[in-house]
Amino acid sequence: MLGCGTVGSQVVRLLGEHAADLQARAGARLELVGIAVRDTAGERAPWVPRELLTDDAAGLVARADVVVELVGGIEPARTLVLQALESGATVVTGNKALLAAHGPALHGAAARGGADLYYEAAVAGAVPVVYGLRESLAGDNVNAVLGIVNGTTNFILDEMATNGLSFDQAVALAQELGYAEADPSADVDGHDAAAKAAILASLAFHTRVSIDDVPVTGIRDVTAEQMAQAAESGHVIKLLAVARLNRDARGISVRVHPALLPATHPLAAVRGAFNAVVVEAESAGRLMFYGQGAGGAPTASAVLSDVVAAAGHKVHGGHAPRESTYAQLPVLGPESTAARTQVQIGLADEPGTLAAVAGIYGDNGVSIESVHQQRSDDGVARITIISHVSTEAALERTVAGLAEEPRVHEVISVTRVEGE
Ligand SMILES: NC(=O)C1=CN([C@@H]2O[C@H](COP(=O)(O)OP(=O)(O)OC[C@H]3O[C@@H](n4cnc5c(N)ncnc54)[C@H](OP(=O)(O)O)[C@@H]3O)[C@@H](O)[C@H]2O)C=CC1
Ligand SMILES: N[C@@H](CC=O)C(=O)O
Repeated sequence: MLGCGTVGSQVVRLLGEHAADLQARAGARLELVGIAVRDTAGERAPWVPRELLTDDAAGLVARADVVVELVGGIEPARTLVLQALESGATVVTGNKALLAAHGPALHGAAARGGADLYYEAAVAGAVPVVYGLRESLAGDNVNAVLGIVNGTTNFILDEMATNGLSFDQAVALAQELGYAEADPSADVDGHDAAAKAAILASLAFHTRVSIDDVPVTGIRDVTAEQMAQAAESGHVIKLLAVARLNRDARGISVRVHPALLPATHPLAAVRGAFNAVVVEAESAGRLMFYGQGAGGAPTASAVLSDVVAAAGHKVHGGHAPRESTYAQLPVLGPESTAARTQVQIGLADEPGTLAAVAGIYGDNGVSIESVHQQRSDDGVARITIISHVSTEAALERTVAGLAEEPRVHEVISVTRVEGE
């Protein structure tokens, strides 16, 4: 094992407590031969066998049949995982950042070394969505994947929606409860979700998708007022990872952003720090994977499922599914990515101003689905406009046009609408 932190220490505990069952399920003897950490003298959970601790990670990799990488980040994880795979050792990892940035290199090394790469824990913790896409749905064609794949941001948005907390208050509470880190950027700016979106899209569409292909908007600009307004109109706001097949454009779109969802959508019911992924497949229809997306024991459960599979294959033969990239669909840009969008603007409450706004929409080929105007007492009307499906590029031009229109005081928010 490489790493013995939040997840690694729970893997060690469960490996010890359930050794007999895990070995029986694998049909193989499982022996933990070493645990590489940064600080071998540091405090550890009482069940961690101190005699197995080492700071020589490369030396440990050289003598293991199965390497469980729970260090996180890019280096030294990348070098160690490549070393393991190239020498034929199976790798089990929960490292979404590494997979989303260097997936092709890792799969290439696995192919060269005749090795297997397992990564159930990399997306949505305990929720078996990697297995679901990689194996259960191998006989189907996926049309779309929509997921709440970051528990911290779902907790923050849920607190804002249900308890009226401001963004800052909700982040502070998430930190107090151990969901958010001292620096919450990776979660609140959407980077963690983007890495998971890239992995899900790669699996769903048999295409290499890297984190650099995923446009990201985090949740910093979502306000308690927006959450309350969403509720008034029967919606919730969730940070979604969205990956869609566009048959007409023969490509896929992948993105992460806050989105309005109808309160009746299955993802709207996902509360607190839970994760859920909805997969829409041609024959299976809609499937939903739901559960704990983070935390030591839930994530260790996913790691151990991979360890059991890996050990079974080592002893009895067989392999993890190879990387499937035969479709290699292009990842579409904003000119070919379709979305429905809600735009809120502050507008001079004067004759003709709404017509000017409608003109900007029309000139950019974006069709308006609904308009709601709030009563104004100060001469500035707040208008909420939802458009029919348009391309993201046309919508971006519309928003730019609105921002230049002198009678539009402010573009307050631009939010995607999903799930209707
Ligand atoms: N935490 C969670 O809920 C989830 C985590 N994951 C993923 O699992 C992985 C592990 O996460 P987590 O357990 O939270 O991470 P932690 O930060 O809690 O633990 C990291 C471990 O890696 C060790 N480590 C760091 N650098 C080195 C190094 N250079 N050489 C050897 N060991 C090193 C640390 O050693 P030391 O103890 O000495 O500091 C520590 O034991 C990450 O990829 C993460 O994204 C996935 C899903 C959920
Ligand atoms: N920070 C993540 C957990 C790890 O994947 C989250 O909040 O979901």
